[in-house]
Amino acid sequence: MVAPSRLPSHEEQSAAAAADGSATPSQGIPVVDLGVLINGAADERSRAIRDLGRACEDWGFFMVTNHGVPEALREAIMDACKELFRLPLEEKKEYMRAKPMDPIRIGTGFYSVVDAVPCRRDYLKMFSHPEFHCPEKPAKLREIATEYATCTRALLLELTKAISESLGLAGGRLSEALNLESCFQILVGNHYPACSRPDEQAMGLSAHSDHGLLTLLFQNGVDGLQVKHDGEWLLAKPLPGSFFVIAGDQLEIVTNGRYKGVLHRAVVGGEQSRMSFVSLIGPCMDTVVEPLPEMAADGRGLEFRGIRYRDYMEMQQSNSINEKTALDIVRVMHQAG
Ligand SMILES: O=C(O)CCC(=O)C(=O)O
Ligand SMILES: [Fe+2]
Repeated sequence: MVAPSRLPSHEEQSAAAAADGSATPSQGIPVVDLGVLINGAADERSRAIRDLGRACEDWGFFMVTNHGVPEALREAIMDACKELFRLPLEEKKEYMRAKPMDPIRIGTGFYSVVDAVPCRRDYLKMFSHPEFHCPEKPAKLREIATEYATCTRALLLELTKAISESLGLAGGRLSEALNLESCFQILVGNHYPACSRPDEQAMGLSAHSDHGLLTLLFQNGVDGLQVKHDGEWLLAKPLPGSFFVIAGDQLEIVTNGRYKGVLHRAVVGGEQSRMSFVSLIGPCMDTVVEPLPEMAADGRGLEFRGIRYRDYMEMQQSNSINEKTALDIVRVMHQAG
């Protein structure tokens, strides 16, 4: 996908300038080739697992290529989502009253009831696993979303297996600890309206980390996702056809802080409207997530206490969005000395 030309915001310009120093076209963002992880020769595969581990440890963010999700399916889900946003308000009203833990929710901002700063985002959120939920209209949405959810869930579970191996654990270890056979999955469509006279304060979505384990994201060819890396905001530009993968809070908890949920945000300010589509997996909602004992074996002690994923998600989704403060609720404060 080629990004259409448009007016960048000042923030995007400075982020792009900050990124200029790096050598690769993807500003140094790590790239994970799923084809190698699944079918690579042993030595190639172990190198890819090592690189994946480094990507999780140093960035909490990477791109995945050769992922097997057809481009036509990505276009179809984006189109269906666009159609939903265009429906008359009357058709969406029922879902606009929904609360954070309701399975279908349409809204603006993060959670407009509590938003401290306005965010210029419209969203559709639908829980897709273990139970699949979907608005009735547009009619084509159900079939497309079912296929998209299945396909991206398989991809995210495959990545989780490789991430487990990158920690020196068995491929199934994370899945077993988090009961991923009944993993939670949510699909989110985001729309950021065009804005030709950018207000310096306006954010599409303020800085946050995601509540789940892993988030898969692609966009409509318009950039706007920024990730914080080494203390700098960096505008993420995808390789054509790739997905972004964002490490979430549950990965940070279960790895005892070795892999971190990455801080990210969406900026607005261009003449093109932007859309992104998210597929996120988390532990089984009833699982109490806590650091794996193997991850605290170095005598470092536990960085987090256990929390039921459902309670964590509800707390994170019901409060105003504020960087990584949600994670502080479960952080263990070690005594100095
Ligand atoms: O639209 C984007 O690029 C970011 C969306 C996001 O962070 C989210 O939905 O959690
Ligand atoms: Fe996010």
